[in-house]
Amino acid sequence: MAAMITIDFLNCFILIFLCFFSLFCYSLFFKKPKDGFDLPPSPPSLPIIGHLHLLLSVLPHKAFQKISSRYGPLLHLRIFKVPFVLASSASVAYELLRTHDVNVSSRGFNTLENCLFIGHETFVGADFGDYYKFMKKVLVMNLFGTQALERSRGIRADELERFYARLMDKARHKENVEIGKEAMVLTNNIISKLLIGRSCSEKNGEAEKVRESVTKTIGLTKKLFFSNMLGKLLKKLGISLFAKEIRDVSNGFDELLERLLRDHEEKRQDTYIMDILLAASRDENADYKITRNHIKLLIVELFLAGSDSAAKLMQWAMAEIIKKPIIFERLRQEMDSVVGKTRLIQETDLPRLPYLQAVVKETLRLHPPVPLALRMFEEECKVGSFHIPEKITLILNVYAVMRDPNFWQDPDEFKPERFIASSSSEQEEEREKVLKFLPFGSGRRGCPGENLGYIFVETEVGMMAQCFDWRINGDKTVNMEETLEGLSLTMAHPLICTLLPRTDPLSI
Ligand code: HEM
Repeated sequence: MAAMITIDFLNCFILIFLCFFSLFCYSLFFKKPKDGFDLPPSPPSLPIIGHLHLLLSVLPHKAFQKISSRYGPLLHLRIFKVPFVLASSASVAYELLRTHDVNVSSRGFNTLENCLFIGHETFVGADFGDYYKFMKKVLVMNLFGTQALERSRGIRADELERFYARLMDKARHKENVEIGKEAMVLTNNIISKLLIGRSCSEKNGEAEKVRESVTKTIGLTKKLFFSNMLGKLLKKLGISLFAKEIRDVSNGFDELLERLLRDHEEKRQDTYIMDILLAASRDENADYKITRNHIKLLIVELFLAGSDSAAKLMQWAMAEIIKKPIIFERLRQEMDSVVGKTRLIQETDLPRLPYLQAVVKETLRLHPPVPLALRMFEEECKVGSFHIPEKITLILNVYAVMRDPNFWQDPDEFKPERFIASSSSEQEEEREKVLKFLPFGSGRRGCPGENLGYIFVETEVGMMAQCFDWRINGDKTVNMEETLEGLSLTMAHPLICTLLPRTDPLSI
């Protein structure tokens, strides 16, 4: 009996000791921050690599969506030892991009030596400081603002006609049309004309080289993201991840840009973005002294950001409407009644084409070309009831927010009507303190090309629906499977069609 009591006492003692020891370890390793709030929840992770497997999955935006629907809209994850925050709901998006907009107005990209695409010197990666503000002002005045868009309308109208003529030629010769590729030629030509005053030449392979470099660079964005996240960790180990691959593509762009800069320096015009930037770099009284390198970086970024997203979106939009003849027919009726059959759609028609606008918005909701927006928390803060440490990367899962069943009825269905019913949706969102439609991000670092993006896609989709009948090749079905090219949402199976002219407004 005495022995039993001793053993029980010993067990109790060990148990109590273990409890205290665990508490000690917990407080040592999971210390609450000084404001007394916890970090956001962290779902179970794998030893050593943490949550790396989620990012390495074929569709990380979906892997993140799944984990958020299980563990909550604000999560604390890690790749190896490097932590990041994942946000996935409309109300968290509102809190981040409204209440904490200034604090998340930088992306925290590290610089990769001799590389054109990443780092503080780029516009997309610049901290929200003097350089960024100066460039943004130049871009709004000369490219993105309402007046600049009006001035460049003629360039886009010409390119729309050339696009129409190319499609008509293919239709007459009964050739296959790969919509994504054709759209890329179009957006690339427009961006090129806006930036340097001419399309890249098809004759000497220059245009193909630019399109190839754009596609390769977009394909590299996931690798750029990794080298950025793991930069410091890998540097300590002497590893430079993907550096050669990234530099090879960067060098290809560099050669082309050097040539262009020399041409424009000789001509000294002040018409196109490249000339305006060169003039700003010479201006002794400018608010910020930009360098030749800044100009190169910005031109590459605008090529990348401008041509790829809009081209991908056009492909998704056409896939959705070809798949649903009722929607296609309703769109065509609207086009016929507003535009008619004797001319091509013009940008000034767009305000009178609400169904076309709704089709494009619904495409953006279901297939956002940029499904994950990347930011960084500059300072520590409190989001909801959670503590967020300083200098931590934020991934905003735009894809998950726009398919959230708490805010969207039938979230996975393509229903353009939803955007017609709620015309004042922005005000509603403001009242409800949610941001549920954010394909262009939002706040200070939201996409500055939003209006241009809408114009591209609405005019082109409108023209394609108005002027041609579309037939799917192969087994006659549209395959909507997704894939990611880098971090850009793409159709896994390119949409290839044959087309029949329906009207010929330009009498070609
Ligand atoms: C349909 C087309 C487009 C979509 C869906 C799109 C989407 C986005 C998204 C989600 C971001 C990140 C926003 C954030 O962090 O909150 C972004 C940034 C950006 N986009 Fe777009 N975009 C499109 C078209 C364009 C066009 C046509 C241009 C320029 C010609 C452009 C230039 C940029 C630039 C420069 C940034 C970086 C802004 C910054 O860091 O402040 N985008 N875009």
